[in-house]
Amino acid sequence: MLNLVFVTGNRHKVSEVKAILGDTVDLQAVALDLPEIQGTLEEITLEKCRRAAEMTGGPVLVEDSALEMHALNGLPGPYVKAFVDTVGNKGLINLLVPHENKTAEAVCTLGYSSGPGAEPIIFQGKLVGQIVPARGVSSFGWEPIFEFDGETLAEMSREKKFGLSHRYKAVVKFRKWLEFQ
Ligand SMILES: O=c1[nH]c(=O)c2ncn([C@@H]3O[C@H](COP(=O)(O)OP(=O)(O)OP(=O)(O)O)[C@@H](O)[C@H]3O)c2[nH]1
Ligand SMILES: [Mg+2]
Repeated sequence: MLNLVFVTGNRHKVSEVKAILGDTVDLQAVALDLPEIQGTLEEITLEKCRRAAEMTGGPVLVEDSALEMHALNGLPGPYVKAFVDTVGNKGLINLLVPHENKTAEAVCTLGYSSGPGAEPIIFQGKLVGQIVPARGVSSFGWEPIFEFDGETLAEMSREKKFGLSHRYKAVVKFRKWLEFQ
């Protein structure tokens, strides 16, 4: 079984990735907030992954999550964490007040590297939904304001979210790729 270190400062990501990977991988989490450059989703994840491989010396997984509002041409994108931490979900909703189009996509960009010096490989998953007034209780980012198929991510059972999320779609691509290694 592959031993893999998941470097992330976010415990919610760890539970979700562990649930999706199941026992196909021995996943150990290292709680570190890696520096994040400005750039495309791929560039940010590649750099996080290179850094994580150098720090741990072995096979690593990292991810970066973005929230792209269609009416804002993709903003706040990878900078969504700064919005959650400063103006909160209410502030995110307010960005869309002047716009009729409330659609947004959650994007998970996952990076895997077999070790220091090995160029990371990227796997991406997307979930298109609507930004709505908060419903449901969750301490994970923007879950209460992201609605998919009539439910916000905060209202959904964990099993349901873990089976349809942007992260699920990225991790499944990674799991399939692993099968052929
Ligand atoms: O409602 C949510 N459902 C999700 O599925 C989800 N995934 C990420 N996020 C939030 O979006 C920002 C991403 O920033 P981010 O990718 O840099 O994450 P992070 O800094 O927390 O961890 P990491 O970078 O150490 O891995 C952070 O505010 C996360 O809390 C989510 N919110
Ligand atoms: Mg981060």
